[in-house]
Amino acid sequence: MEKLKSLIPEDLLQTVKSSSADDLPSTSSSLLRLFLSLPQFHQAVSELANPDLGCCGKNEETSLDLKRRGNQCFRSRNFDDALRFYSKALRVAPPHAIDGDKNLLASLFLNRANVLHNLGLLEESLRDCHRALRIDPYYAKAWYRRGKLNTVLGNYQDAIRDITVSISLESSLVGKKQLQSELKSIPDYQNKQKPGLDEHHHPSNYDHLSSVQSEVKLRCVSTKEKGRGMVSECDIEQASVIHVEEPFSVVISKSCRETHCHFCLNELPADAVPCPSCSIPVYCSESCQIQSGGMLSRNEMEKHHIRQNLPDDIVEHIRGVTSAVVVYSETDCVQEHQHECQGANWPAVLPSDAVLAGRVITKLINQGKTAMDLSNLQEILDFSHSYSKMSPESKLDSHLLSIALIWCLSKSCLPDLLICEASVTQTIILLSQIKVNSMAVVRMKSSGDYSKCIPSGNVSVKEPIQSLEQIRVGQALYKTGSLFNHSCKPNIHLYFLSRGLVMRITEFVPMGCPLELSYGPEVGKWDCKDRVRFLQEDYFFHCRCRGCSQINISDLVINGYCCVHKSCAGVVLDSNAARFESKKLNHFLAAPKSLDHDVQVREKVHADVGEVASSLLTEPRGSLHIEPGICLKCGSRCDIENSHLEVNKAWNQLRRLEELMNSGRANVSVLSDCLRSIAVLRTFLHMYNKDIADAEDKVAQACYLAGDLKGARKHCEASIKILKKLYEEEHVVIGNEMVKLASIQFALGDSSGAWDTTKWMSQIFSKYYGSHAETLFSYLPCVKQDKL
Ligand SMILES: C[S@@+](CC[C@H](N)C(=O)[O-])C[C@H]1O[C@@H](n2cnc3c(N)ncnc32)[C@H](O)[C@@H]1O
Repeated sequence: MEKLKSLIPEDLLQTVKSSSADDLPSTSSSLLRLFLSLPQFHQAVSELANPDLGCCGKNEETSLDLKRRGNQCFRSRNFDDALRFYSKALRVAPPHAIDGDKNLLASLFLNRANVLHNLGLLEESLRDCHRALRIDPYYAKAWYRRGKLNTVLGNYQDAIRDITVSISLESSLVGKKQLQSELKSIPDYQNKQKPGLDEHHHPSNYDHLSSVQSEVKLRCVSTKEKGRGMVSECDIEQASVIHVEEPFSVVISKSCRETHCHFCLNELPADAVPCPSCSIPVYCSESCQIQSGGMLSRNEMEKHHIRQNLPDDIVEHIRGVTSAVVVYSETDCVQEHQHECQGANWPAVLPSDAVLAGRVITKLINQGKTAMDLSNLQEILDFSHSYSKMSPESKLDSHLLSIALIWCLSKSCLPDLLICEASVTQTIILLSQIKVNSMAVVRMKSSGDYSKCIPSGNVSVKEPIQSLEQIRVGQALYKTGSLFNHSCKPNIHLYFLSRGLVMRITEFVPMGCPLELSYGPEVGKWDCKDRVRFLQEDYFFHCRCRGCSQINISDLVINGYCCVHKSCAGVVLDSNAARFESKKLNHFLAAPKSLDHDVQVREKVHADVGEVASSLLTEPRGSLHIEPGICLKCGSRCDIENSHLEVNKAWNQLRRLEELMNSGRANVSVLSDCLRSIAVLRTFLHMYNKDIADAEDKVAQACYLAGDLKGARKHCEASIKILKKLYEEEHVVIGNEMVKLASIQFALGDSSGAWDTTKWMSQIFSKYYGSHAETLFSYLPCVKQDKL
């Protein structure tokens, strides 16, 4: 990209960087003309679009090498590494490659099944046997292994059938004899057989949204300040689901490519399946693999001719394992990866925004909805965008990306797509729509294992503390979901079931009220000036939501310093925060006075704000100026510069200690250093400053690792106390932190405290996730309270 940018003449560069949406036809055509005449451009894009130069194709040699390494690990009983090598080998194995007299893929699936069996992952192992048999239904060893697994799993009838087939296929007499004795050792519990996995069953982690319904009617309205937005058509009760939606298009985060299913975005099981046509995606099941595209054709699957000399019942079983594939090949698939899986580099190399744009374009072209020059793309998609407000550098990047993407699509999978001014212009707009309308798909991941903390008291402190962490697994476009505007104090909580979006109301919402979610920065998480800056830079609007236009304790204290008088609860702001809060306060006081304005002021301003900033509230109206370095409650002066310096030193110390903890080198002296740093923070910062909450959290972790569970509990509680001031008492962030507290309490043997915490947690999670808490946090005891 940088090399190509350097080839653009200065005047064109400036025109592109300062372009508005109306200028796009002219800037796109000038840049396209220039690039098409440059050999450097052709070289760069052919590296992206030419499968022969790509690294995403299958590679037999690499696969065989990985298989050999897997075999070595297996022989030395290093099953974890063997699993890793076989899984890698599966990803790059070409579908028709042969190793010895066996199909390479089939033998790799069987080898992995062996490893999984040894690791005790029986269902996963069984599934890999199915896969080996689907590729090669005459694979005697795979029938045998499946028979063994079915025996262990108590599926005796299936086991008898599998071993019987393996006997028919076994050529040596000695082998047949051995198998016959295996067969005899299977207990024949015909009537007690557990239901086994049939060949047509391809279990998937994919949560379909069809079972989640919303009864609530919403309406899209147009507003002057925010464009379109959603409002309720009736009163809505707290915790109601107001919207569910499958995505229009999704792409997995690059950082999750190895750990999550490229279709449903759930965590990969040990028996993940690769894309059959390229080496990039991996899926949790065949179902996801097929829905994503990239599937062997029906003809390839039907190539197995039934051998003549086999008994009828054996032939029937063999037909059984292959027919399952045909059932799946007939499903109605989204196939959003299909066009990418031809070995070219671009889907792996271009940024996620561009890959998502490629998926949108291909989907619409395949559905016959858009013209080959994409001229009606904007009309069809109807997403808002703010191209003209983007930074000069982003405008230039989106021009380059669009030209590269159109080129790659037309050269690799959409030969009829026109490389012209219109297609480039529309793709630039599409990228700017993706910027403000796409959503990060996230998951809450747990570290540590709750089950190890229960029953109370017997935890090993070597177990990591239980905590929840949010990870961004993908990026998606939802057509209706993108119509919801932002608020820093949202009334919607949004979460994901697989790729599906679910929105739930967190407070009672009267009819006609705007329904708004947070685009990221929420009150409590960031201070007001950072929120405003982020929304301006990333979403191109100035936020005037209730969180940004009303005084709230969180914004005053989140970065505040404490008063020099220890008995005073007042807050001292630095110059940045003081300027920002003054502006906000004056804006608030100058707002047109409604009948209940004074009541509103009193009601909205939390009692605690009075505690930390009473002087603000005694000012009747008119202009207010918050002076930096002066306590808002008692007016005492504080040396902010010195406080800042001391706080920085304490944080540097805490970061070093965190590194020690992360590398497993925490000890008692680390702990006492942590406590000293916290004491420094508490000397200079306001008692509700977010930094103290973060530091308390780290100290809780250090105490836990050092075996000081009482200390861990105390510091975790201190962190939660601050979070309750910054957010609201029942905010989901508090629930997340309580997971940690409960796990410490369990470890400490404080079961009554632990159950109180889990009850509280459960109340919070049911407000935010309803019955889905059970699916999403199945490892938490709070979601299974009836079993306590
Ligand atoms: C995901 S879209 C929301 C729907 C959009 N209003 C529409 O008309 O399609 C995001 C864009 O909506 C606008 N927006 C969202 N929340 C806003 C708010 N609180 N104030 C002003 N504009 C807002 C901004 O232009 C932002 O880039």
